[in-house]
Amino acid sequence: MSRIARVEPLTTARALRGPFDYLRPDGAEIGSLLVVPFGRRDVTGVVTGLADRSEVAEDRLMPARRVLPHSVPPELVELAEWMAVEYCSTFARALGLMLPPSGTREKTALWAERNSAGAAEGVRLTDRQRELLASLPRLAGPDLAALRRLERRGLVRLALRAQRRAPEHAQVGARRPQPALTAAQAAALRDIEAAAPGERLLLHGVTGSGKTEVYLRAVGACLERGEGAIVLVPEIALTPQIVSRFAERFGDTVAVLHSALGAGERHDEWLRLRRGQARVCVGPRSAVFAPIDRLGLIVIDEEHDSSYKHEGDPRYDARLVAERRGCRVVAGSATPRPESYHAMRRIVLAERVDGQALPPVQVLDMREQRAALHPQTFSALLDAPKSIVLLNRRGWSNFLSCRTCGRAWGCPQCDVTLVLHRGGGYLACHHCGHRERVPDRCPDCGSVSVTRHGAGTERLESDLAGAGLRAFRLDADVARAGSVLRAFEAAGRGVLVGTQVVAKGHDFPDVTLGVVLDADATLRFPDFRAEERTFALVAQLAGRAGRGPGGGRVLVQTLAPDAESIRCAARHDADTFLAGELRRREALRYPPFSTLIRVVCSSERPGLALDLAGAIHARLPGALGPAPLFRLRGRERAQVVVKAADRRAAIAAVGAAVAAEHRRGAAISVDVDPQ
Ligand SMILES: Nc1ncnc2c1ncn2[C@@H]1O[C@H](COP(=O)(O)OP(=O)(O)OP(=O)(O)O)[C@@H](O)[C@H]1O
Ligand SMILES: [Zn+2]
Repeated sequence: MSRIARVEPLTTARALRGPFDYLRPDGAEIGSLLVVPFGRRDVTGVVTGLADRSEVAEDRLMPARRVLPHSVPPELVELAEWMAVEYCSTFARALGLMLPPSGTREKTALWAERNSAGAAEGVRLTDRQRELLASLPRLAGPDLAALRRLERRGLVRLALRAQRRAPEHAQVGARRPQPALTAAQAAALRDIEAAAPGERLLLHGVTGSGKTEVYLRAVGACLERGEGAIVLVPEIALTPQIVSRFAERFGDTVAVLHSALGAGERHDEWLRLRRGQARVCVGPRSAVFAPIDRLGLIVIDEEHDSSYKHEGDPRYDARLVAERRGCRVVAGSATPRPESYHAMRRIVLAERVDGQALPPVQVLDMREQRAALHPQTFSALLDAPKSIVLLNRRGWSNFLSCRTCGRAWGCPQCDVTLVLHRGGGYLACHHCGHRERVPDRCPDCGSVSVTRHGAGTERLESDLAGAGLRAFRLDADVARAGSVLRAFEAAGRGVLVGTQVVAKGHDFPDVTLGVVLDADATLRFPDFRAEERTFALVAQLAGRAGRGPGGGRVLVQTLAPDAESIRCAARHDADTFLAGELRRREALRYPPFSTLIRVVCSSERPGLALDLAGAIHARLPGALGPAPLFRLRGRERAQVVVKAADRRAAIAAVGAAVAAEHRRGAAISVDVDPQ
C-alpha cells in the first residue's frame, strides 16, 4: 500500500502550488478530503495522488491530522487537473468547484421504533404509552422524553437518522402524462441511444419540437441501464418548467443543485448523488461537476445560453467540461452556436410536435417611427389575449441628462451612465450596483430641467398598463421569476414584459403574439458574437409564440431590418444563418476556426492596468492590443486578446506571460474562450 498521500491544499493563493506530500492516513484514497498541518495553520486539502516514495526526507514527512467524512470521486480530481491547465487557473481553485457544499453537515433526528426483543405483553403501560407504541416507527419529535422512558424499559429503540432537506420544485406548467413520441423524436432517441460513450450530438430542433421529451426518454434509458445522467439547464430560477418535468417523471432519483437552495439542501442533494441514492442531477452549469458514478449522459439544454460560461476563476465553460466527463453529450437548441453546428453530429427535429407551422414573423422598420411602439405593434397587443414582449433593457430609461448644461449622470465607479428605476426611486449602475437618489435638479448648474433618454422594461410595463393591458414584468429586478411566470400562466389575458429572460424556453400554449423591441440592440455591441446573439434572441422569442391551437404571430421592431441575422431569424432559417456565420468566421479566423484568449488587467492606480497589459502583450507576439476598456468598480482596465490556431500552445504561452508579469496593485484575469 502506498505510504504517501499527495495533497493539494485548498487555498485561493495563486503563488502556492501543491501538491505536497504527507504520510497517508488510514482510509485516505484519491479524492479524500484531509485536514493537514500547513505552515503554522491547519488547512483542508484533497488527496490528488498516492505514492510509495517522496522527495521529502523521511523524518520531515508530516502525518495528516484527520480524514474528513466526504470525498470527491477520483475522476473529478482528474477533471480539476485538466481544468486548471485549460483555463490558466490553479488545481486548488478547480478542485474547489468539485467539493461537497461546505459550512453544513448532515441533519439528523432521533428515530423511534419498537424494540422487538422487549415484548409489550404483560407489561404495565398507561393508555398514553400504548398509544405511543402503536404510533411507531416515526421521528421522536416532542415525545422524546416519554419515549426515552420506554427505551429504558427495553420497549423502544431510539437512534439517529439522517434527515433529508429536500428542495421544493416550483410547479410551472401543467402536469402531463408521458406522450407517445413522434416519428422524429423516436428517430432522435434512437440516434442518441446508438451513440458511443464520449460522442457529442447536437439536437437541433426548432422551438416547440419536443426536445425536452427526447431528453426525458434518453435519461430514462440511462436509468434502466443502471447509468446516471446530468441535465444542464440555464439559470434555474428562470426555467423552473424543465426542472419540474424531470422531477415529475423520475421522482426522488432526481437531485437538483443550484445556488438558490439553502446550504443544507445543497449538501443533502450532493450527498444523495455521491451515495447513489439519486442518479439524475438537474442544475445550472455547476451541475456538470455532480458526483455521479457510471455517468451515461449529459444533456445541455439551450446550449447557446451564455450562462454556461462561468465568470469567476477558473472561467470554465460547462459545455466543454461536459465533454471531458467521458459520457455521451447531447446539446440541444433551436439556435445552436456556430461552434456546435460545426463540430457535432447533428440530429434534426424540423417541425413542431403538433405539426403547426412556426409563427409568421413580420419585421417592422423603426427608422421613421418616433414612438417606442410601432402602431401595428400597439394594435396587435390590444388584440391578442396573451403576448410576450422582449426589450433587452432594464429600468425606466437608460440615462438622464441636464437640458441646460448637458451633464449626464454617470456611475462614480464605472465609465457608464446610470439607469433610472422610477418605481424604486433611484438611479442605478447595472455594472457595479451603485445606487443614488433620483435628482430633482442638476448639481452642476442647478437647472430643474432633467431629460430622460430611452425606454426600458419598467417604462414599457407602465405604458402597457396605461393602455389598459395587464403587464407582468420579468427581468433581473424581479426577485421571484417563478411567481411572475406562474401568475402570467394563470392569467386569462396579459402581456409578459421583460429582458431576454422572457425568451428562455418557456412553454405557454396560449401565447399567440411575440414582440421584439429594438431587435438590433445586440448588434450594436462591437463583438464577433453580436450576430449570433441577435439571431438567437429573435428566433427564441419567436419560438415562444403560437405554441397552441390558436396559432400565433411575431413582430420584430428594428432599426436594421436588412441585417442578415434579423432576416434569417424572421424566416426561422437557422441553417442559412449558421452557414453564413461560419463562412464569415472562417474568413476572419474566429472560433471555431481559432481559439481566443482574453487577458484583462485591472488596477485602481491610474495607468497601471494599461502598463501591465502592454508588458503582457510584449510577451505574446501577434496578440491584439493592449486596448483600454471602460473603468469598472473603480478600476481601470485594459485587455490583450490572443487569437491562435494552436490552442495548446496559446494557453501555455498566455500562462507563462501572466506568470512572468506582476505589478503590485494590479490584477490579471485570463479568459479562455470568452463569450
Ligand atoms: N410526442 C409528443 N406528443 C405530444 N406532445 C408533446 C410530445 N413531445 C412534446 N410534447 C409537448 O410539446 C410541447 C413542446 O415541447 P418542448 O417544450 O419540449 O419543446 P422544445 O423543443 O424544448 O422547445 P423550446 O426549444 O422552445 O424549448 C410541450 O408542451 C410538450 O409537452
Ligand atoms: Zn458602476
